[in-house]
Formats: sequence, C-alpha cells, structure tokens
Amino acid sequence: MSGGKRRDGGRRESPGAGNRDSLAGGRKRQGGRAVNGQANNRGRQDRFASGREGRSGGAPSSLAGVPVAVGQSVACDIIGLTHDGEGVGRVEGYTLFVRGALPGERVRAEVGSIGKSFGRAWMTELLEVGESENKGEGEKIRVTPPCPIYEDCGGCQLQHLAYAEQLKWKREHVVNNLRRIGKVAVAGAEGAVAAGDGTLDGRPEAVVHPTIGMSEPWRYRNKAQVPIGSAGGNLVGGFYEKGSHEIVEMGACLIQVEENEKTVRIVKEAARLLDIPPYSRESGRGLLRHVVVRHARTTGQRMVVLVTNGRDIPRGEELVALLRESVPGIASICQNIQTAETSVVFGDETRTLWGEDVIYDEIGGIQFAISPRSFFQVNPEQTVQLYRKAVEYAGLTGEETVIDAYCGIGTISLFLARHAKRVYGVEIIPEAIEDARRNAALNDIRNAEFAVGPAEVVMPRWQAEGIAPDVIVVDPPRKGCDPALISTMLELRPARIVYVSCDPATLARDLKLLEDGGYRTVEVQPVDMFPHTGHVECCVLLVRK
Ligand SMILES: C[S@@+](CC[C@H](N)C(=O)[O-])C[C@H]1O[C@@H](n2cnc3c(N)ncnc32)[C@H](O)[C@@H]1O
Repeated sequence: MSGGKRRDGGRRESPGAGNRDSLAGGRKRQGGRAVNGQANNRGRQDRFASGREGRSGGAPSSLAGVPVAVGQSVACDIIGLTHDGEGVGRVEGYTLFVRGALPGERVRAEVGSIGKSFGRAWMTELLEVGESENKGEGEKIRVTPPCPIYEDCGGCQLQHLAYAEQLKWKREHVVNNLRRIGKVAVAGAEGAVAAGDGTLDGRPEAVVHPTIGMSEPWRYRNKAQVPIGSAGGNLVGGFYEKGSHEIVEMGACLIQVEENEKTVRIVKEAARLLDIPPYSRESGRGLLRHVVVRHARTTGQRMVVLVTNGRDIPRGEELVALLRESVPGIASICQNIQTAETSVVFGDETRTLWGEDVIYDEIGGIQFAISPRSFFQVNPEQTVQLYRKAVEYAGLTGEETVIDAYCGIGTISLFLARHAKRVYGVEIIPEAIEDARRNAALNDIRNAEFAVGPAEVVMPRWQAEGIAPDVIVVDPPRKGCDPALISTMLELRPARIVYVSCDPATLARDLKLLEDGGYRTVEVQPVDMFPHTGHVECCVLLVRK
C-alpha cells in the first residue's frame, strides 16, 4: 500500500530532534532552520480560510488592534499546547495558535488567519528549542514523527511530541481543566494556597496521578472507521485531510493494528475490482460510504461493516465471497445502511451479510460479544488499566448495589459485578444492551441486569422503584452527563461516585456540579487510551462529604 499524498514532497524536518544538549540545557539557538515547504503552506492557508475565527482570503488581512496581519511572518514564544496539538503562542499579548510548534519553543510562524481575540499560524522555523523537565539522558521534547502522513492526516496531533512529554502534557491538561472549569482544589495547583496538610484554600486536595502510559504506544487501535470517496475517478479510502472533508488514500496507519490495515486494504481492492461505486458527499450519490473493521485481540476474529448509501449492493454476493476468501479470521460481514446527508457514520439499520452478527473478545478474563454499532474501547491494553481503576475506586466488598450508567455492552458492569451484590446497567443503544445481556450470560454473571434507554430517564425510574445504589459509575460520551442525570445522582446520594471520562472539559463541568451538590473529588487517574492524539481518558473517585 502506498503512503498518503504529500504536499511538501517529502518528510518535513522535525526541528530540534537529535539536539540532546539543547534540551537538557534550556533554550539554544537553532540557526533558523526552515521547516515547511511553500506548497504545503498554501495548503494550510486554504484550510485556515475555512476557520471560524478570521479569514485569510477575501476578508481583511489586518484588523484594528490586532498586532499581526495575515501573511506576516512573526517570531513568537510558545507557552502552551491545545488539545489539537497546536502551540499556543503570544505576540504582544495577542494569542496565535501555531501548528507544528511546541511549548517552550520560540518559533517563526506565518499568520494564516486573524480574528479579534486570536489568530492561526503555522510554524516555518524553529528559533529556539524548548526545555524538558524530563532531563534524563537522551530525552527530547520534539521528535521526528514516524508516520509518513502525519502532517496531512487529521488522526494524530501529538506525534512530534516525545511520548513521555505527551503523558506529562495530558496530566497537565486534566489539572488545568479541573482547576479552571471545575474549580476543583487540585494538589499542586498554581494560585491556590496549599497548607501542607492535604488542604488547599481550606478545601481537601484532589490528587491527580501521573498518566498511565503504554510501554509500546503504537499499533493499539482495534477498530478502524475508514471514509470512502473517489479521487480522479478511482475509489479511495483513508482519512480526512486535516481540517477538511477531502478523503485521502491511506495505506498504513501506525496506531492501527496491522490486521485492520490489511482488512481495509482487501475491502478496498475488492470494491474496486467489482466496481462498487464510492459515495460522494457533494452529490449524495454512490454507494460505499465507510468501511468499519474490528479485530478482536484475544480471539483473532475480524469483523467488516460496509456502510452504504442504500440497501442493494451490486455484486454483493461476490464481494462477500471475496472477503471470506481473503480476510484471515473473518467471522462477521455486516452492512449498515446510512442514506442521510450527515457526517454520522452509522444509520439505524444493520444486517448481517455473512457469519455471526458479533465478534468475541476478552478483557481481564471476561468475554465480550461486540456488535457493529456497539461501543467497545479501542485500546484493549489500556482498557484493562482503566477498568481496574474503576473497580478499585468503587471500593466494593461484595455487599453493594451499583449503578453503571452509560454502560455500553456491559464492560464495566461485568467487571464490577464480580465484586458487588447487584449491578444495574443502563445504555441508550438497544443492540449494546442485547450484547450486555449476552455477555452476562456468556460469563455466567447473574447479579447484573440491564435496561435500554437514556440514563437520565431510566435512573429516576429506578429511584422510584426504590433502588438505592451505594456506588454509581458513569462513563458518558464526550458531551458528559445530562444535567437531569446529575440531579438524580445527587438525590440518590451514593457513598461513592466513579466518573470515567474521555473529555476533561465536560468532566470538570460535571465535577463542579457534583462538588456543589455535596461530593468531594478525591483522586483522578488519567489513562492514555489514545497515544499520539490529544485525547485523554480519566477515572475519578468522588466521595460524599
Ligand atoms: C464512552 S461510552 C462507554 C461505554 C462503556 N462504559 C464502555 O466502557 O465500554 C458511552 C456510552 O454511552 C452511551 N450513551 C450515550 N448517551 C446516552 C444516554 N443518554 N443514556 C445512556 N447511554 C448513553 C453510548 O451509546 C455509549 O455506549
């Protein structure tokens, strides 16, 4: 498989890489090395033009009171990093988000767009390298991204940041959100008064532990969701270019398990061979929209889901036969029908074209059946760490009643059930609850029961039925918990709440509500479920005051 297309005709230098002395000894001159080719800059400028804040084409290139203009080359100090991996720069007090720059560096950047409160730019030269607090031999902040398509692909944001620094940054990102949005008293937080007795500004401190990372942070994803389109009349499938909906052909993805890479390649080749028309976002025509593949690490089973813009697949039987013949370990071939003009991947209807309607995997000694649309954590190695932490924070003795809200296919519920008297799981996707029930039976777990529906509706019903949980576990999607659910949790008054979150900002917002409602944040464990991306997962323990 070929690598993705490059705009700059080759791998861009990763400035600072290899300059060990300078990292240990603070800032050093780099001699103004150029890092971006002109062609690439133009591509970036196009993308900036579509940004919300400011314009690079058509609109004014300067604004009253803004110290930089579009197209201007400026030197700036980088003082932070956004979760999109952009360096936060300052020019005369004005904020510039600088793509490619890292905290502690001084860079030259070309301004792509400006607005009243901030602008966007891309780094053209590294002027001074940053300083690492990890001063071990050979440790660097900036490293050369190993992925050949990193600069163009929107999937990873932090490959140019050394892995140890990523873990450190993720913890800081969590701390900052808890402090700024959640007003949580975090041990070691700036601006608060630590009394040295475990209190901060008179409040007990929450401890945010170092991020649990991976020893080998590559090839971890067990699920690939690949958009399909066409380029030059050919079917392509790969990734959305950074900041756009243009689909670029991709051969390799270094955070995917190789099995998924191979499965996707076979599906694309088969679709080309059989002339299955790719979907076009612009016209709304064509058939194949997405190829979703999963690989179960412990059983080796593979699943293919063809997301199509309609029910009929021309030469569908031949396609299934080709996949059965060519994909090792294939256990399930499904079709999901999505005809809406939307960026939502799955439609409501899924049917099995061949094999089982699920594949099976195992985490921490528990078996799980996984359906095409069910949520299943994508990094199995780190999932064990996360779930063990959730069980530890739940502090179970075997006598407790536990509610697991947003339970998916019952993963956390079944981990908890081994240590609790009774577990109630609730989840909005019916197939996921079917899986959860099947999974409980598969593992002979009889003290867990599951309900379908919005957690914010089902929990008050349980409350009315007299279910009184000792512990509530929540693991909501990125938008966090529904306010009605938080209110019910506060009324139910469990001794402990364990909050598993994939978004530190919404987590912090919800912790504030829970703290205001009588709970105290005790411990926060960040877990790196998604190395090289800006995402971080957290497991949080709250206790009733
Ligand atoms: C981050 S996943 C967690 C799943 C599960 N705890 C796990 O670890 O596999 C969030 C889950 O919440 C479900 N969900 C989203 N909104 C919901 C709601 N209002 N009520 C119940 N479940 C919801 C999603 O379908 C998804 O399965």
